[in-house]
Amino acid sequence: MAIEDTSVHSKRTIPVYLFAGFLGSGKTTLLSQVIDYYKAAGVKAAVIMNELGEVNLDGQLVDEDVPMAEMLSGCICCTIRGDLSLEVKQLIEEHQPDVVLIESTGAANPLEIIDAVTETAIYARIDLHKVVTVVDGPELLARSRRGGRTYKLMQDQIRCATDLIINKADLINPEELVEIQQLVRELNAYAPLTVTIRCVTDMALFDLSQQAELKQAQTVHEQGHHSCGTNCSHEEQNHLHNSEHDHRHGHDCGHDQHDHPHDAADHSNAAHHHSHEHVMTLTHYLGGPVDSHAFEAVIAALPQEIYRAKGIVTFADTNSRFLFQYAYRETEFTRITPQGDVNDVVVFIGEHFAKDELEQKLLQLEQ
Ligand SMILES: Nc1nc2c(ncn2[C@@H]2O[C@H](COP(=O)(O)OP(=O)(O)OP(=O)(O)O)[C@@H](O)[C@H]2O)c(=O)[nH]1
Repeated sequence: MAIEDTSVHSKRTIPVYLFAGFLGSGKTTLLSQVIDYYKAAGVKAAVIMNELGEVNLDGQLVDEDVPMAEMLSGCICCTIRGDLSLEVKQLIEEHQPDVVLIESTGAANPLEIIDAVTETAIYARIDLHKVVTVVDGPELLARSRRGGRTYKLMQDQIRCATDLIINKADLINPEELVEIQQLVRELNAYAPLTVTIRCVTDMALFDLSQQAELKQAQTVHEQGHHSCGTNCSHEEQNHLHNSEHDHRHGHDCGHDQHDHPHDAADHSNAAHHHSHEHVMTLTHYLGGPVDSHAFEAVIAALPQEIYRAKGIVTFADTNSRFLFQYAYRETEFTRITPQGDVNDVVVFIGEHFAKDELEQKLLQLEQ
């Protein structure tokens, strides 16, 4: 893989890859593979992980020697958006990475993050290279049949991608796959599309020698040849370099279609209606080891409003610690030895669920 001049003080621009996609779609699964790929190629990657909850559990899956900034308890597309520039700048100054990988929360509005990332270019010499959206195939299909705000958010994430991955192909039959591909193509006809199981894909997508690609795509857009995909980042980059510019979301991407002018300073939370305001989280620290059967029973009984949960738990009956993952009724436990001082904690993400009820059940586990 060809890399540009990597001397610390060179005026090189650091490429940024943004990983988008709804909660539980497979972003971290992809990120881990990309990190391994860069490691094998001798490329220094730095990672920014954003979690809605108070703890970064996905970070446990990233090697300790990979420079990483955690942005917790908020979303970089809105509530903690202002911190992103600082984090990117610090990460670059401290570690001089060859590439920065940003994993957004699954509930993030892609256009807002693209905007935030490109704003960062004011403070650090970066270039948003690609927006890779991981689509949860079965979940997209299910949501397309019932509509709603989450489906709209998933659509936005697909529209704004420069590259698309339809993941979880193991959970769909061939007819469903055709339907999913059609759905995705109707939303974004241009981004290269790959179908994967566990995000196993050709890593050429992350080859840094292809850095010019996004810019080329933007030029194509400038010439009026396509309507979305890289359009989003393109518009935002123009926006970034001209804060006086009266920027209108005349296209379909992004947040709740409040087609209003705004400049770089006009990003207060109050001024925006985000498409994931309906998403809520519960972070619960466990007081100690819990019984594995009782814990699994709580997870099995989760209401359908909770579509994602994750955590680190110690089971009294096995005396081991596990990273636990739950996405759309599928649960996985991976035995781990956590890095650093890590609490036993579980995070639940969903829409309008009864927090108190769930908290009571979790407290009972600790008795
Ligand atoms: N069956 C199946 N499960 C998968 C696949 N890819 C990932 N998973 C599982 O789906 C769950 C969520 O995967 P993650 O990579 O953590 O998803 P994410 O998008 O980072 O999730 P958030 O951090 O919540 O946004 C994990 O339990 C994965 O092991 C797949 O192709 N098929």
